[in-house]
Amino acid sequence: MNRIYLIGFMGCGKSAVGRRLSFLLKLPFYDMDKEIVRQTGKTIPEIFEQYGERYFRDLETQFLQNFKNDFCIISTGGGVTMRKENQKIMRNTGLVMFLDAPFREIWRRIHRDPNRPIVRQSTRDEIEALHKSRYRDYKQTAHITIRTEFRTLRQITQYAAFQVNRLKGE
Ligand SMILES: Nc1ncnc2c1ncn2[C@@H]1O[C@H](COP(=O)(O)OP(=O)(O)O)[C@@H](O)[C@H]1O
Ligand SMILES: O=C(O)C1=C[C@@H](OP(=O)(O)O)[C@@H](O)[C@H](O)C1
Ligand SMILES: [Mg+2]
Repeated sequence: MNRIYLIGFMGCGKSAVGRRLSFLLKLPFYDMDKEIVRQTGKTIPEIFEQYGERYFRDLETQFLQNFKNDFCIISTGGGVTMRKENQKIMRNTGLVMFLDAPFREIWRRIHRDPNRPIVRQSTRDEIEALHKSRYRDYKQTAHITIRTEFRTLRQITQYAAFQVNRLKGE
C-alpha cells in the first residue's frame, strides 16, 4: 500500500483533504489537476476549451501511467474513475479512498466555481445525473468509503489517517 488515492465527485473535498492528510502523515502531496496544469502550462478550463474533454482524460491516464513516486498522497479529479484502466492502476498501486458527500452539499460548493468546466456547461439536473452515474464506479474502485456529511475537514482527515495507520498495522 504505497500510495493513497482520494477519489470522489467534484467538490467532495479530495484536494482539501489530500493537502491536510499529507501534513498529518508527513507524505508528499500531488493534486492530479495541478500536476496537469503544471505539465501543460494551461488551466483546466483552457484544456477543455482548446482540446476537448477526451484530451484531458488522456492526460489523466498518462499521469497515472507515468507516475513513479511511492509513499505519497494523490488527490484525483472527479472523472478519473471513468476509465477502467485508471481504476485498475489506482487499485493496484495504492489504497483508494472515496470521499462520499451528498449531492446538495456538493452542488453548494461547486455551482459558482469557474474552474470546473463541466459545471459551467451544465444544469444542476445534469450534474446531479452525472453524480448518480459515477457513484458505482467510485464505490467499486475504492478500498474504503468515507462518509463526509456533517464532518469537518479536520475530522475527515483524522479519520482517513486512522484508516491508513490501521491498515499499515495489519
Ligand atoms: N467536509 C467539508 N467541510 C467543509 N468544507 C469542505 C468540506 N469538504 C470540502 N470542503 C470545501 O469545498 C470546496 C471544494 O473542495 P475541494 O477539495 O476542492 O474538492 P474536490 O477536490 O474534491 O473537487 C473547498 O472550498 C473545500 O474547502
Ligand atoms: O469530475 C470531473 O470530470 C472533473 C473534476 C475536476 O476535479 P475536481 O474533482 O477536483 O473538481 C477536474 O479534474 C475537471 O474539471 C473534471
Ligand atoms: Mg480537486
